[in-house]
Amino acid sequence: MRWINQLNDPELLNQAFAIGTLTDEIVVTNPYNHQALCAIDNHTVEQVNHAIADAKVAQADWAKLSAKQRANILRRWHDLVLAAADDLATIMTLEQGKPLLESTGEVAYGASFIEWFSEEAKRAYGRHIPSPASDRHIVTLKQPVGVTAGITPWNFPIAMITRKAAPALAAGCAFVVKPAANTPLSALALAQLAYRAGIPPALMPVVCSLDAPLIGSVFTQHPDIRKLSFTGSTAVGKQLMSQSAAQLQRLSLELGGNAPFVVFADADLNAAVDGAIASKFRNAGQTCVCANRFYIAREIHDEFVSLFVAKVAALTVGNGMDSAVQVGPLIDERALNKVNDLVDKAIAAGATLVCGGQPAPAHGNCFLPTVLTDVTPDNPILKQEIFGPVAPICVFDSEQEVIAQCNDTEYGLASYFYSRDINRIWRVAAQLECGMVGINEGIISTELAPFGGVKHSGIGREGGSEGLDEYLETKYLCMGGLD
Ligand SMILES: NC(=O)c1ccc[n+]([C@@H]2O[C@H](COP(=O)([O-])OP(=O)(O)OC[C@H]3O[C@@H](n4cnc5c(N)ncnc54)[C@H](O)[C@@H]3O)[C@@H](O)[C@H]2O)c1
Ligand SMILES: O=C[C@H](O)CS(=O)(=O)O
Repeated sequence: MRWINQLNDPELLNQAFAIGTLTDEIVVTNPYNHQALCAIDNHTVEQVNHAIADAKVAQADWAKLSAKQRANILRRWHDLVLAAADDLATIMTLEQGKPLLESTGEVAYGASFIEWFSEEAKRAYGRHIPSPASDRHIVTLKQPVGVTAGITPWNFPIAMITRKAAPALAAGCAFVVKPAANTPLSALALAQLAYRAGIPPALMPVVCSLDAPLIGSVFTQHPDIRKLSFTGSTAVGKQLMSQSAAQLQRLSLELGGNAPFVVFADADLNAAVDGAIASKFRNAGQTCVCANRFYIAREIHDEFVSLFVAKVAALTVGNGMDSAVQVGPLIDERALNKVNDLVDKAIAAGATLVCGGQPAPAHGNCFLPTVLTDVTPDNPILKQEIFGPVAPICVFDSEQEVIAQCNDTEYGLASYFYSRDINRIWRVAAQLECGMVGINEGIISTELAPFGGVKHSGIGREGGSEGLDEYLETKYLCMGGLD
């Protein structure tokens, strides 16, 4: 707990306790060395139901504010988040593991959604539709959905909350959020800043629980929760979608990915290598839009592998609190063992290990950045989300062959390809079955653009102008009886 007192603003974590202080608690640990950081309340169903009831009351008042009043409060929240960036980054690296530089980047990325939707709040436009008859007017209103709920993952503990909370609050909704039990501290600190900005605590409560399925059941069965926004694995997303049918809730599902990264022979090779490194090893490969499988044109395969491996082997692995570290730990031992198992199975299926391939002996829960070549289309590692610093490389001969391989997956979140042929760029981008395409870019996420996928990668979009509509209902008014 001493580390909390070393923060610039220890009050950000006024809901954290010394381990063993609470009767029923969640112990938050550092994924790098498994050291216990602090304890927080493990909320009960009764507490969650009270939070939803209070949110319903708060939402009625919040929706009465003008869009501009809500926008001003969101702007204040944004400013407070940026002012607390150092503390928020420290908290994130300690509980999630990502390098401090990445945590600092995520704080800014998360804040950008608050800024964006503080502006979009004022653009929830209805329409005045040309009437079919002179005795009536036809208009539409945009109104808030009401009380909404969010369930978020551990890999982006701030941005995955603000990407939901900001549009929800901008639209006039309440937002009850359950963060992952691995990373609740970022959520609690973020909420503390929201309350300081003027967002009523009852409007955006953070519910923390070790029993995620139970909270999911409460959220999906509750008649006052009119929308659920989930970010996480496809398996859980499907389960929640099924559960939510009982209340016919609005849904946003941001799920798993299996992003192909294609380098055509006409690509800028150095740019492609840099983009591949950025996309693959961000957050130690634990992002839904990481390049998950690489397809390199045969003509340039050996040169690409040589340049890529040289950079991979030079990546520094270790404790995210060390400013020199580029690849931090995986979230827990289960994740480390899963990645290790995926690599072993890929090699057993014929892949060649070029570098890495095992946990980093001197660094806790880290896995060495790994490159596999001679990966054939039937290799099991291509069929699932690796969620680790492992780059399986395949070779291809034709454009149609590689597009077919890119699309040969149940997922459809992000895809990437490098080419300098403008005709090929438009041809390939149109044929890829996914929600987002990086063309000569390895990092594409921004608050300005709609983020989301197709097929088993989810439903709906977050960010962009589309993001606000997820929290609005459209009401049609027919005003008749006019002269
Ligand atoms: N598409 C996106 O924007 C996006 C972003 C981040 C992560 N993800 C995906 O999330 C996965 C990794 O994150 P994760 O391990 O936290 O996923 P996860 O599905 O295990 O957990 C996500 C959240 O759901 C909760 N949860 C788990 N089981 C639940 C259940 N039965 N009912 C209700 N809630 C439940 C967890 O506590 C957590 O808060 C990967 O598949 C990744 O691709 C997708
Ligand atoms: O992992 C999932 C996140 O949505 C990735 S990003 O931060 O939005 O690129």
